[in-house]
Parts: sequence; C-alpha cells; structure tokens
Amino acid sequence: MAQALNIFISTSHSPKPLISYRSAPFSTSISRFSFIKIHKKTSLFIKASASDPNPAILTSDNGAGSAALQDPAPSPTVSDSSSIEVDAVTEAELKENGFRSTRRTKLICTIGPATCKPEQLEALAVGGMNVARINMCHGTREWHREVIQRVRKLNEEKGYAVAIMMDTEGSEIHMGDLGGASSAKAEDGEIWTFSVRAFDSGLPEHTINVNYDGFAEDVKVGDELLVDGGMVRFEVIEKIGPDVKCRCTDPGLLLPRANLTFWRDGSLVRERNAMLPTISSKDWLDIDFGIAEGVEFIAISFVKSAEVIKHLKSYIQARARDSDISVVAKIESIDSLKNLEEIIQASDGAMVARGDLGAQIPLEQVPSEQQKIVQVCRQLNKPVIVASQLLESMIEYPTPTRAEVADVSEAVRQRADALMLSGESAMGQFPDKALTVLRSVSLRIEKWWREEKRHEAMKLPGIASSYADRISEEICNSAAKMANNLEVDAIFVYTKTGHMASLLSRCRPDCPIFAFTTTTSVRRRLNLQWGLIPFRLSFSDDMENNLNKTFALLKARGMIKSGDLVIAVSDMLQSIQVMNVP
Ligand SMILES: Nc1ncnc2c1ncn2[C@@H]1O[C@H](COP(=O)(O)OP(=O)(O)O)[C@@H](O)[C@H]1O
Ligand SMILES: C=C(OP(=O)(O)O)C(=O)O
Ligand SMILES: [K+]
Ligand SMILES: [Mg+2]
Repeated sequence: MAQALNIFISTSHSPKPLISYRSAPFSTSISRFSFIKIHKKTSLFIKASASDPNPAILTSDNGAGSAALQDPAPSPTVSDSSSIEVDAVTEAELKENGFRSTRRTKLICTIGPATCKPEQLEALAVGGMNVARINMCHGTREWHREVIQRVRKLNEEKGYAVAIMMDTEGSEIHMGDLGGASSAKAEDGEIWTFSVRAFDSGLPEHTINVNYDGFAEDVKVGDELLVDGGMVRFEVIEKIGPDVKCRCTDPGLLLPRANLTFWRDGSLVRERNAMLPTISSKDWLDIDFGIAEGVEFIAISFVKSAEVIKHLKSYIQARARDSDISVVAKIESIDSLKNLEEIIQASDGAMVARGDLGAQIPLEQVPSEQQKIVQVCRQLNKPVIVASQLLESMIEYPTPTRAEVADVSEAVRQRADALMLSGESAMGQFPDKALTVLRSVSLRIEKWWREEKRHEAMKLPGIASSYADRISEEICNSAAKMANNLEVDAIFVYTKTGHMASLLSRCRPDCPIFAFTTTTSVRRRLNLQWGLIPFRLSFSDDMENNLNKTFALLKARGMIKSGDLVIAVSDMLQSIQVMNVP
C-alpha cells in the first residue's frame, strides 16, 4: 500500500489540485481517481497505480559526459543490469550493509605527490573519496591536468564518481620552493634569512624565498613571523635591503610554499594583505584552466567579501554557459568572518579553512568559529567543508592521535557536509589509512548520533523566496520528519534542479537520500552534500512510472529489496509518497 500527499501549485488557467491525497497499492494495474474539491484550487484524489514494464536507464556517474549520460537505449530489460551505471563504491556499500550503513559525511582528499598515480587515486576512490582537491598553490598546470584526467578515466572505466575541486592560490604571502627540498628543519635560535631576491645559483643555506616584493619594507624589527599559522615561528632581528634576518623562536619543519603571516604587538599585520586582490592574475588563469577542464568545484582562497564571489560566478556564467561549476568560499581570514553571511549567501558552499584561519585569529577561537560557520551554512542551505589538520599526525604516523579522532568526531557531530584531508593525503606517508580513519569515524559517530536520537534542535529558518519554493521547503521538512518518525529505509527525491535534494539534506534525516536527477551537472554538485546519494536517471512527470522504473532498476542491482520502506518526494509534482518497495 502506497500513500501519497501531493501539493500542486496552480500555474495555468485550469484549476489544478493544490492538495491531493493518494493511496496506491503497487500490485494492481487498475487506475482510478476520485477528486474531492476542497476549494477553488484545491482537490483531494485517491488513485490506484500500475507498475511500469519499461524502466529507464539509471546512471550514477561522475558526469564525464560519456555515452552513459545519454538517454536510455530503447526498452532495456530490468534484468539487464549492464544497462545500469551506479557509483561502484556506494553500490558495494549498500549491497553489503544496507541503507543505514551508508556514510552521510562526504570526504575530500587533496591530491599531491603521494597520491597522484593512477593506482594511488584508485585506492582513494575505493576508500570513499567523494571529491579530489587540487591546490593550485603547488605543482604545475600540466601536473594538475594529468591528475584531473586520471580521475576522469577512473570514473569512466571503473564506475567511481569522484568530483574535482580546484583550490586557488590566492594573494597570500608565502615562501618559495626550498630549492627542491621536500622540507627543511628550523632549529631553536637559528638565524634564517627571508628574502625577495631571486637566487639563480641555488638557495644559500638557511635562506627562504618570499613571493611578495613588499615584504622587506613591510616587516619591522621585532615583528613575529609565523610559518603555516604558527607551526614554526621567527622573530625579525635585522633588515638588510631585500633580506630580513630572523631568529627561530619555535622550531619546526618548513614545507615548500608555506604560508607566512607577521604579527606586531600581538596583532596580525594585514594592511598589505588586504590590498592584494582576492583573485590574483595567476588565479584567473587557473580559473580559466578549471573551466576548460570542467572541474565541478572552484574553491576561492582568502575571500573577503561577497562581491568577489558574485563576480566570479558571473564570470563563470559568461565563460561557460552550460557548465554549472560551484563556487566554494574559503573562510580563512578576519574579513571573511566579518562578512560571513553575505559571503555564504553568495556562494554555492563554504570551507572552514582552519589552517589559515588559525593564523589570523587566536587558535582558541577557531572551534567556535567552525561551529558558527557550519551552522550558518546549514541555515542558508549551502554545503560546508571542515578542513585542515584533521589528522595532521598521520602525515608521519599510521595511527591518529586521540585528540585528532575527537576533532573529526566533532565535525561529524556538527553534521558538516564534508571533511577534507590536506597534507595527510597530498604528501603524507599514510594517505589510505588517513582516509580510512575519516570513513570509520564518520560512520561510527553518525550511527551513535542516530541511535541516541540526539537530533540537535537546530532551528532551520525559512529560506524560500517564492511561494512555490516555500512549498518545496515544507515538503522536504515534513518528509524528513516523517522519514525519522516512520523509520523508513530511504528517501527518494526526483529533482531536476537538485534544489529539493539539498533541502532534504539540510534536514539531516536518519536515512540516506537517493537523489535522482536528469542532468550531469546537477548530479556532480550533489556529490558534496551530506547524506545524498546522487543518481542520474531519465524520468518523466509521471511519478508512478518513475518509481516503478527506479524500483526495478535498483532491485536488479541488489541495492533495494521488496518490503523496504521508502518516502518519495518530487519537485515536479510537489508530492510526498510513502510506500513499500513492491
Ligand atoms: N600539487 C602538489 N604538488 C606538490 N606538493 C603538494 C601538492 N599539493 C599539496 N602538496 C603538499 O602537501 C601539503 C599540504 O597541502 P595543502 O594543505 O593543500 O597546502 P598548503 O600547505 O599550502 O596549505 C603542501 O604544503 C605541499 O607540501
Ligand atoms: C584549506 C586551507 O587552505 P590552503 O590549504 O589552500 O592553505 C586552509 O588554510 O585551511
Ligand atoms: K590554496
Ligand atoms: Mg588556506
């Protein structure tokens, strides 16, 4: 017995039902309607439905534009499971452990020298990487292109669904390349020279290149120089032309192109930084590269205001009309905290970039800012990533510290959409193990949170700007609540724009959300969002048909079985239906 609530909005002259109630046993092929008028635009109908013998092709690809994305071949049979493409990792997970065990928190891995080979990338894909991040601070464009192509190839050939996020360098002040060395140790009391000079015949010992011409003019004797937000500290002791002599006060490992900040009398000196553009000319070239390569996400470093995001979004729109690249604002500066809501509102998502954020505000302030950013994103319905140092010790060691596990748990408990590995996967010794830790901690904390029924009472304010959107929002809020109360196995959402899928994700329901969408670009975007399992499916306005097709296809793949309880939501019909899989 299937039960449905449909809410229609009247868009034409003929009166359409605004609220309808449907009860549909799936085993019958008889169709019968009975309308009960509630008021001029409102009617109630009860209908029995038929099963559809002709299912469509279901794809859950990474949107590489392959043949699999085309409309279904004529009359594929249900048993022909070769005509179905689903994300191989999710499929295996579902088959093995069922709905409840699917991971809701998405995982991002920064790709670097430790993970750029095809077999290394594949190990990450198998390990649950949802998004591969390339950081344009490092490596050449050719290197990045090769990584993108390798990921695409894996997706096409092996059925993974890994999206690409390109992260811009931004106008930060950073060190040079360490003359080819992978790191350098700065010991307590050592004197190092920071210089803007170009050293043609190799870097002298204890010398660091700085990328910012005004560096020597800007710093003062007595300033504190922080490498990577304080991983190593120096005190400025002397200025000699373009060279700045510094004494190491907190020893540590210097990494190539590490970020530099300088502090005076306990506060960050950032006048100069503020004058640099958020998107440098190199960044614009990288953005062009990202658009040409069809990356799914572009993350913008050191965002200061919403304007830059709006500018970039219209640039992308103009450059690539039919592409749908999401712009992620990295919250890592004092300015971005000041303009947080506007920035997030203008963006398609945000990243809590704790590395640089922790260099700009006192460290003890980072956790509360993280919680706030995660909350604002949830309220404004934008995906949010928690990034940096989640498992920092795993760059060198095969097991995380207890404190790191607690940090990851907290981000999962806050129900961030995604967690990100940086150095752990880019240049660490145990990238696969680090990913495994993120995966198992996510699963465990998600399960614990569900079992304890500790639904946080986060107030989700209305965000709709039209009446139709308000209806969508109410439907999703209700569907998620019903899903929890009825303990259904999954929510199915048929969504052309992806909007209803993200509204459901925003409610963080207990069960996974299967998001069926007709376009590749929407499917890609949904890859980053909490609890969503995105599929590409050709579907019509006939929900009866859509459901039967989906059931047949998923059953044939062993991803669902008869008797599973499902809530289906659609943005074409504005409906909620509750049913058992026939
Ligand atoms: N494409 C790359 N090529 C070489 N090294 C990289 C690359 N991407 C990342 N890394 C290394 O991994 C470290 C961590 O990556 P990430 O956190 O993204 O950069 P950063 O430390 O500059 O913020 C970098 O400091 C760098 O040493
Ligand atoms: C993610 C961050 O940015 P990046 O790694 O590019 O410095 C950060 O600062 O935390
Ligand atoms: K960056
Ligand atoms: Mg940063």
